[in-house]
Amino acid sequence: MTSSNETHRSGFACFVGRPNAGKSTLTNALVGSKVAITSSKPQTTRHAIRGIMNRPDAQLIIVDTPGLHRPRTLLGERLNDLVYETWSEVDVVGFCVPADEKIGPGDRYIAEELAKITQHTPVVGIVTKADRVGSERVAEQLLALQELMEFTDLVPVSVSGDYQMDVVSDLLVRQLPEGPQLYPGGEITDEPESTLIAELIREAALEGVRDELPHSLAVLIEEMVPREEREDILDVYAVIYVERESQKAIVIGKGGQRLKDVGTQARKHIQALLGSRIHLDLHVKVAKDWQRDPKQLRRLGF
Ligand SMILES: Nc1nc2c(ncn2[C@@H]2O[C@H](COP(=O)(O)OP(=O)(O)OP(=O)(O)O)[C@@H](O)[C@H]2O)c(=O)[nH]1
Repeated sequence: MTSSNETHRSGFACFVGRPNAGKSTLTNALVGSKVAITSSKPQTTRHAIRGIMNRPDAQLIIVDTPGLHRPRTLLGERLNDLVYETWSEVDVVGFCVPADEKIGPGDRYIAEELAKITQHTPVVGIVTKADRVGSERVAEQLLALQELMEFTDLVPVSVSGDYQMDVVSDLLVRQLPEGPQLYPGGEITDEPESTLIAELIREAALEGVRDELPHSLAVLIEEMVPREEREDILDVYAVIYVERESQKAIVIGKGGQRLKDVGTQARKHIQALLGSRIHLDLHVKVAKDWQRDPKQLRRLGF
């Protein structure tokens, strides 16, 4: 490989792929710090959170998009718009397909949409979770992926197996234009803290409720203020919005125990993020059909 030490590249990348394809995990591993929210449950990443990978020869700003899906509600449409917008803005797209799941209609749908919108954006085909299967299956998956659309490169990778991470990084960097660092070295995300905090609360609130709620839950940070006379404590006031009374009961749990656990879990993660003590004031409110109401969507940050 030829590389000139004088050349510095910088630009934007995003990963696409069906829910659970390993996009957030790959982003976090490349960036080296947990900025996007990962979860074993699909579709937890809603906001475009940028993580920044810094190398001596390049700066890659990774935009984490929500999963693309056939829109059924206004929220679904907004999420998809966000995805298209992101695709047209980045320098390179990484299309992730897990090695241990057959390529299906979901992947084909993404490939079709991608082909429409990113005529001039290079797409790298990435087979994720390579550690979960044998090398033969990985090869098969690479071949199947190749059938979907035009890729600039194809590569298998495993984050947990620390396999080919450098190669993925190189293939993405290669597509960036020459240029200086766009963000100062230390910064890893330019999302406002309140967005990250809301995401952490949402993640905690989703834990353990399986498939019941994912799309019916939104979190709004109403206020974050240092406590009077105790500046080392930050008071965070947040509301978890659900669509129906029945969902409210699920989130709160018997005798309020579940909500208490959610609070404890979220507080732990928020304190780790901010590096300071917080008091979390959590409420659950019903906002009827918030996913279909433009006014409510705006208020909740969509
Ligand atoms: N064994 C193995 N598991 C992985 C690897 N990468 C990701 N996973 C797991 O796959 C699951 C999904 O990963 P995520 O990174 O959350 O997937 P995602 O594509 O961001 O999912 P959404 O946010 O729902 O779109 C998680 O349980 C990860 O721990 C890998 O390289 N090897």
